[in-house]
Amino acid sequence: MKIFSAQQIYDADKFTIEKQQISSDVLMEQAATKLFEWIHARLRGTKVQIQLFCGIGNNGGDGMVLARLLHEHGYTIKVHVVNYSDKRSKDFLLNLERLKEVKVWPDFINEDSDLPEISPNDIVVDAIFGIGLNRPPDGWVGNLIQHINASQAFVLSVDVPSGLPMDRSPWNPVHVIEASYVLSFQVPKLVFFLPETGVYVNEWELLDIGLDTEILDRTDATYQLVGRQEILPLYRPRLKFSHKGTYGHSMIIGGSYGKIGAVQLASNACLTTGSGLVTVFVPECGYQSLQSAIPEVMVLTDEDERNISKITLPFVPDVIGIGMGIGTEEKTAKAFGNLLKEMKAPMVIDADGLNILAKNPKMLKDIPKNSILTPHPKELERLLGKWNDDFDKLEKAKAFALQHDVVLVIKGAHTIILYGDKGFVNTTGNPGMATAGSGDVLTGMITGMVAQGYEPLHAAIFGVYLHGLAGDICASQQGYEAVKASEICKMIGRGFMEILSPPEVEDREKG
Ligand SMILES: NC(=O)C1=CN([C@@H]2O[C@H](COP(=O)(O)OP(=O)(O)OC[C@H]3O[C@@H](n4cnc5c(N)ncnc54)[C@H](OP(=O)(O)O)[C@@H]3O)[C@@H](O)[C@H]2O)[C@H](O)CC1
Ligand SMILES: [K+]
Repeated sequence: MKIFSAQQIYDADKFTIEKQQISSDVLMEQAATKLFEWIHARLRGTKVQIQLFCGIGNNGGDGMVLARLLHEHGYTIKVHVVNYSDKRSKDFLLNLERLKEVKVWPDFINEDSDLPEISPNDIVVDAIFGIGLNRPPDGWVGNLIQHINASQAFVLSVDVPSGLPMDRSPWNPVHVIEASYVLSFQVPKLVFFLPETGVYVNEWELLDIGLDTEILDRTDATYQLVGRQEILPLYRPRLKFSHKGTYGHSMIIGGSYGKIGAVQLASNACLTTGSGLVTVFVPECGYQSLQSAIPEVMVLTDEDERNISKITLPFVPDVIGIGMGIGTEEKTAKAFGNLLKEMKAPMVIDADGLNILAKNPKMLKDIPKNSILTPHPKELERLLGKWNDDFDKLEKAKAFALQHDVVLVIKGAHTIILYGDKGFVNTTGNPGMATAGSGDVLTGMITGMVAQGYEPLHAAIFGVYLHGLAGDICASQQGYEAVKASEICKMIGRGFMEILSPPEVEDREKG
């Protein structure tokens, strides 16, 4: 699903109004009716007080229409206009009048007003600012936002949490609504998925407000949200007349004394994801444990007992996954550097492999084209240097991926895969997966997908989705805390099955 910028949303708005020959207030009515229907379906007339805080632009206009619809259906409401500017929008004014016509009189909150009382049992509708926010809210508006956040009431934000800009981090982190739920119009917004801004969005859901499908289809979005719909077409079915050679020979290189488990997890995941053959290359000390832990995996060893010091490959693997538990010793870095020069096929590079690259930037030019790098935020910072905010991070990361012709997988609550000038935002996974070895499993999985012939970008997108899904299945069975990397690995098969035939009620794309 495409993620639009604010400008693209305004363009789609304008196009819809012109093509469907409707006036803008009709579109607003449509949007707010969807809001009302959502609320009404859940509350069914419950006698709870709903306090609506409405700005003076179109986000506030949506709030005005919603207030009228709630009033007409017998709900107890209080409407506050947050009077932060004299530049009231046309459709806000129109709907303010319509609200008065049904005898609802909003109170106007200005700089000098007392803050209204909000009970924890109230429902707050937040329609102060939408996607039009373009500068810091005034101090008094920020205070009102803090007051709402402190109320403990359920806060339902219209379109976006007020105070959250669409293209940067907030100016003041406490002057943003902490939404319990966001009902967002038509398309997801990138800020919902980034660590600094996603924290204001507890849960979100999209409402189809009827923007014209022609413009939605033809708009080229930089970022896409990846759900099952996007994953299914990438799947490469196993063929009846195939053999293990059809699905590639992967090589997993890593480990050092005390960190052989990382290689075990990665190679097991690689195999479980479907790689035809898997050979690992580890320091001598890893031989026994690997041979006895995973009989399906072949083991080659370095001449060094404790660290990788010289990588010699008796065959040319289809893909190499490298870096887990490998350490950053000089001899290891040198062996890795030589391998980079030798290999033509894409590699999947993780953990200390990335740290070695960060310490030796000259090696970057030797990374085989289309390789996949899987940094967590700290490793990414070592590669890119510091960034100002999440948006700056994405720009720097995109430039890095373009410059080195690699697929960059930025791991996080919503892992983002960057390639060329495009980004893919993952929707699966859960906090239980922040656990030792989870990244090793991912590296093995992506390696296994490349081995089977998935293009590197597709291998990364699919692998990340499947990894999150396997983790979600684990968490649904035993809770977040007990999720372990080896358990994620065990659920890879179930993950595939869920992608191919989903459970009846599917809501994985919700926040
Ligand atoms: N297609 C859709 O998705 C539809 C969305 N709708 C709703 O419309 C809003 C966007 O409405 P808009 O009027 O453009 O913007 P806001 O309501 O967010 O803000 C109103 C104006 O406030 C000014 N502004 C910006 N920042 C500040 C600030 N910090 N302090 C004071 N004022 C500020 C700005 O105007 P300026 O000219 O002063 O810069 C804003 O324009 C969208 O989110 C949806 O809720 C439609 O209802 C239906 C279609
Ligand atoms: K809002």
